Amino acid sequence: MSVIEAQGVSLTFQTADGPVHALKDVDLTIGKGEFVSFIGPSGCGKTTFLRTIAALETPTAGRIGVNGLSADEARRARAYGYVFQAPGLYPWRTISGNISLPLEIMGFSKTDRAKRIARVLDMVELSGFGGKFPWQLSGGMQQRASIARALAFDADILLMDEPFGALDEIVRDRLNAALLELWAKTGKTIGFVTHSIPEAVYLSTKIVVMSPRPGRITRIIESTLPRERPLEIRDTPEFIRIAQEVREGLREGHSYD
Ligand SMILES: Nc1ncnc2c1ncn2[C@@H]1O[C@H](COP(=O)(O)OP(=O)(O)OP(=O)(O)O)[C@@H](O)[C@H]1O
Repeated sequence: MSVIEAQGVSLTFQTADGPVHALKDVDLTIGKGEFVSFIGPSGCGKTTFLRTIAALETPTAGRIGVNGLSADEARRARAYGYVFQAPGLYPWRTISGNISLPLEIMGFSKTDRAKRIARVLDMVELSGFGGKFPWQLSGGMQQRASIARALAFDADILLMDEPFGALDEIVRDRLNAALLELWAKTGKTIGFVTHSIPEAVYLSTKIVVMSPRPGRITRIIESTLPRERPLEIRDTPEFIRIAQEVREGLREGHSYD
């Protein structure tokens, strides 16, 4: 069953230096429960595409369907949780207070909010940190708090824009494993932007390779790895083969420049 369907999506930004073709003729189907990574060089339209799915940008041509609705209708139906590159937590609110904010805006009752906050803090292994302020937490913990905030209203689709890009490799490994666990537990559909080939291969059921000027999809790789993935899977021949395929896709895209 398809959850996200992009057909002929193009987006051109008009800038002082002329038009920027951030996306050109992007076609993509994402099925329920898939983990889809977007990878490609800077400026190939990864963030723009994720934002277009979430109706934070409007395509200049083509259409995006989400659960049979338009992207904008889906946004109003709260179909998405969105995790930005930087945690973006309000420093004057505690971690619980930050997670609570969208729930307050959406009108959840105080009791319901408390229940949801406890549940998502547990999911990202931050139980006991709800009363702390963001600056009292490490970068990795802040990023987990921002994931908790995106999970709190329990949307079926989670869109994550390079959430672990600023973290060191050990923390990133831990969070990658935790994210896979959460995905297995919740069955959510995940769209994930990354610059890292190993991260894309480790996490995804489908890897979308993109290329710039104009931003477009050059290759879609269906992963043959099992859904259960210990970190050691990264040393297997199958993992290395898929990583090579991604690298080839990236190289292919560059040859158009
Ligand atoms: N609001 C905007 N106005 C004008 N140009 C924009 C805007 N947003 C993005 N762009 C341009 O569109 C292109 C695609 O940008 P986008 O941020 O989607 O790329 P990206 O693949 O996510 O890059 P990165 O990996 O560096 O985050 C770039 O050339 C960028 O400069």
